[in-house]
Amino acid sequence: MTAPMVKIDALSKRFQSGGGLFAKPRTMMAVREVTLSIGKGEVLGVVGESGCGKSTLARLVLRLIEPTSGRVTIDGTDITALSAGALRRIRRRMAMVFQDPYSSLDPRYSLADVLAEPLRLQGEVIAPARVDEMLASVGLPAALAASHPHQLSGGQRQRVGIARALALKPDFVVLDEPTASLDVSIQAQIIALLADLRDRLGLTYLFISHDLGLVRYFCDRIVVMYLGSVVEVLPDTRTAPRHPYTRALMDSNFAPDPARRRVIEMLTGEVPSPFALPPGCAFATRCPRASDRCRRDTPALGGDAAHPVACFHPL
Ligand SMILES: Nc1ncnc2c1ncn2[C@@H]1O[C@H](COP(=O)(O)OP(=O)(O)OP(=O)(O)O)[C@@H](O)[C@H]1O
Repeated sequence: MTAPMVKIDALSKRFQSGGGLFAKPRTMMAVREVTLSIGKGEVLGVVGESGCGKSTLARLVLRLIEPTSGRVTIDGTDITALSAGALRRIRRRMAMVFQDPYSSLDPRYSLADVLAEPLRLQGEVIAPARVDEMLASVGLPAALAASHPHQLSGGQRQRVGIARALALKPDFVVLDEPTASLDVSIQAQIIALLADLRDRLGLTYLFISHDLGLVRYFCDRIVVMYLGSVVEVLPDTRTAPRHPYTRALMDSNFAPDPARRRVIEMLTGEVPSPFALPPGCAFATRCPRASDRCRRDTPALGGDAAHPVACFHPL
């Protein structure tokens, strides 16, 4: 890894839900004590099943939501401690691309307006040539500037979402499932565009996905999350997993036999409720290797610093 650009230190987020006159609110840790670094120019992937806390982590890293505890530093600046004004200034350096380009683009505005908005909010005057340049940077013709989001295909809309995210020339971009709502062939084009933009603009990415195959294709290192915690960090895309959960994710992704692709559902045991995690390892209820110790003690992320794993019985 190159020198860290983003440092995430023991970051946690607790959510409360329900509660009323007679019921106590329930609390859960969507992100639990996550510590990670992202090197300059790196593509760090975060993978895990739905509800494991990927999007919450993404939002915390950009301080779109406030952490319950922990810190995020960008090039040495602790963004969790910044005032609103200072945060606004540093936000220019950070951007987010969302899963659903349709809901993140206002249908009432033309693409020229949609693309100019982030600049206008910063008090900048935008020449039409700048909009053409932004469209060209994501492979779209200038002729589309007057179109509205509903006139575009899903892939074109995501290209606009990317151009808009890059409007203020950020150097750190969080990609939250940017291709999840697209067909496979379009997915490949968007990933190629993101790779090209990274090379051309020297971007650093945090790439969130539930698809380990895609993450292995696109990312330099891979963080695997389970129920709010990091259970393994793969140092590259070739290294074999050591956590039984990562192994199961990988088997389900790459098995040529469709029956084996369902291995995640076929893991015996239930996913515990995030509101009532059992003691010990959260994966123990589904893990083929679980022992009494796993049901009693919580394994810390540790071992090899370049390839840490949170497991008492790693592969
Ligand atoms: N604002 C909120 N209030 C209460 N609970 C929340 C809130 N946002 C997320 N959660 C809960 O936190 C947990 C993690 O959610 P999160 O969206 O981060 O997971 P995810 O891995 O991104 O899942 P998905 O891929 O389905 O989006 C889930 O159990 C979710 O229900």
